Amino acid sequence: MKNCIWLLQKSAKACPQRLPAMLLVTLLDAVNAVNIILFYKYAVQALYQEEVLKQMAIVVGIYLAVHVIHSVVNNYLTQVKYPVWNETIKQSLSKEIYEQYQSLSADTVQDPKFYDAYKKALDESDMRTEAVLNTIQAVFGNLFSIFGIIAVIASMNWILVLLAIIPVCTSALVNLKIVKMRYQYNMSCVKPNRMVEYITRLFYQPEYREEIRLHDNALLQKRYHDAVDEVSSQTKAQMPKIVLISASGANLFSLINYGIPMLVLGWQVFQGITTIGEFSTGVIGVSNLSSSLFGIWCIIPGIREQSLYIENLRTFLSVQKETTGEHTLAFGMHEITLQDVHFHYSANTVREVTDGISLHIKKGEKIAFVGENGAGKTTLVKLIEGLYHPTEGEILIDGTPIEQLDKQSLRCNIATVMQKPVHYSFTIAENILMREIQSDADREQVQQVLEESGLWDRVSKFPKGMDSVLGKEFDEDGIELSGGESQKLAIARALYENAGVLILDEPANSLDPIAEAEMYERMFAAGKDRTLILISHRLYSTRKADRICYIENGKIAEEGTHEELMKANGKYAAMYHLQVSLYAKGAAQ
Ligand SMILES: Nc1ncnc2c1ncn2[C@@H]1O[C@H](COP(=O)(O)OP(=O)(O)OP(=O)(O)O)[C@@H](O)[C@H]1O
Repeated sequence: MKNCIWLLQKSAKACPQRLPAMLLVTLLDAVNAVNIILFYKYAVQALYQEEVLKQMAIVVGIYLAVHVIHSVVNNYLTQVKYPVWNETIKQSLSKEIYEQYQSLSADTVQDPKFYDAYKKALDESDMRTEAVLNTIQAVFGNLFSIFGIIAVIASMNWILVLLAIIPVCTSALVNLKIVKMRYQYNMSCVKPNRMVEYITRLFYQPEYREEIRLHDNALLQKRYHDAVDEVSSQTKAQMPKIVLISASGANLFSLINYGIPMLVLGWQVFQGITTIGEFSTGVIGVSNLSSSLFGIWCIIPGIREQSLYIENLRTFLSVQKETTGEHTLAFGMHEITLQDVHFHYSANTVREVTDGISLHIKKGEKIAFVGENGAGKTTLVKLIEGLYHPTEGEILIDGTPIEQLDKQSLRCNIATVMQKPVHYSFTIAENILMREIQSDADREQVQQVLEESGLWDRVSKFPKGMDSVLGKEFDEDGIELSGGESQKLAIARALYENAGVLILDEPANSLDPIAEAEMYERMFAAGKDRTLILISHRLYSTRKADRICYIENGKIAEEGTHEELMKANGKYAAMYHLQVSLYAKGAAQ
């Protein structure tokens, strides 16, 4: 109940009209329920009056008037207004979920349990609000009807009230069992259904589509079929029991609900104690009363069921947010200091990914991190970005520990081009601005960063230029970018952010050597007023950096300018010579 009240409060806040309207609907439903059973009683009584037609016209007139008011008002509210209001409430909840998602730490987000919680929470916000509101409406509707009907039939014979209670008790017990079984069934299907959705999604995601076609996708198919089989076997194991118990309960209910009142009232008519009008009212009244009572009984476990689902949503929303500091970072260039930084991912506590790194990056410095795969270069920039926090040691930006910085201002001040840039099925301009174009100045800025990233020549030739949509998912004329173009677009987005620190994590891994050389030229030019951190495997490209850090096993093994490192003739020099000779060999072949 606590959970339902929580959701009702959220609904009332998002859409204040929804709850009063719900009360009005339930009140009118109850009035209409009483109207129906009284109609039978007074219609039959009218047949025995002197002015039959006049009496009948009055009875029918009152019945119809109530019926029409109920029908018009309730249909208008439930069919026209409810869908709009429900959508408002759902949107407000989804917004809260997405905001919560954004505020969680990178560690939380990569936890598989988190995905289950996130998926369940999204499902809940989509369908549960409406279900809870319907439940509450049903509670009030049934309560109002129960009071009205009891007032009518108890005045005829109080035993009728008892007759309505017996079938309800038996069915309520059955229903309690079914709700629990159904919840267990739904929960057992969450994980396999998530796998099915995941694999289905892969088949239409551009970066996976080609990969899947070109390679053996037997594993994907196996995982997909395993998950579908898992859902089927849960269905086979649990559904027959649920259906059997449910059907038996429903039949028993009908038998007791209609059979016994008919026998009792029929016998009373035969004895002359009850009139035919009261017989009709009694049978319909008992049946409606037990339906309303049963409705309430169903709702009690229903509220329990709702409560279990809402608990998922509350659990997700209560996951601890990533802490953020108070200190706002001003726009401009920044210096970054790492003091004996140790870090390991929570998934692998054995391996230190950064193992006591100390480093000072000066304002406007162009620094490159190089080294073998898995050395810890990307992790190092993720620590600087504040996505993860050192397990020991400290990172300071302009002298302030990163934990004391306001997360939003930190992220606005650091623009990153990831190893695998992602783009959205929106226009090219929107992919750069991350909002819709609002003015000509926006267009000019988009064009400028596209020129700086080297993509403008290509974009300007598209029929719709920067308004071309990426991908064919929503536009059959959509543009498919090559890997290198995609990286250039990501660079344009990062340049547009105009942050004081620009991080490029292997920005050239999809570029040909000429494009790569051009790109680095552009980056050093665009980054002249920025602190620039580069990660690259191609040492030829990073040699113009002010400083190069050769990272090995989470430590800075060598550090200096290209010339200094070459002179030292260590690991960097060995790797550089190897790359040059391989490149020369490749060119000769
Ligand atoms: N999210 C994560 N959870 C657990 N371990 C991770 C995670 N990300 C990276 N690692 C591990 O941390 C180590 C360092 O990875 P990182 O991506 O920082 O290396 P890198 O030097 O950038 O490698 P590459 O040159 O191949 O991109 C690797 O062993 C990797 O498996």
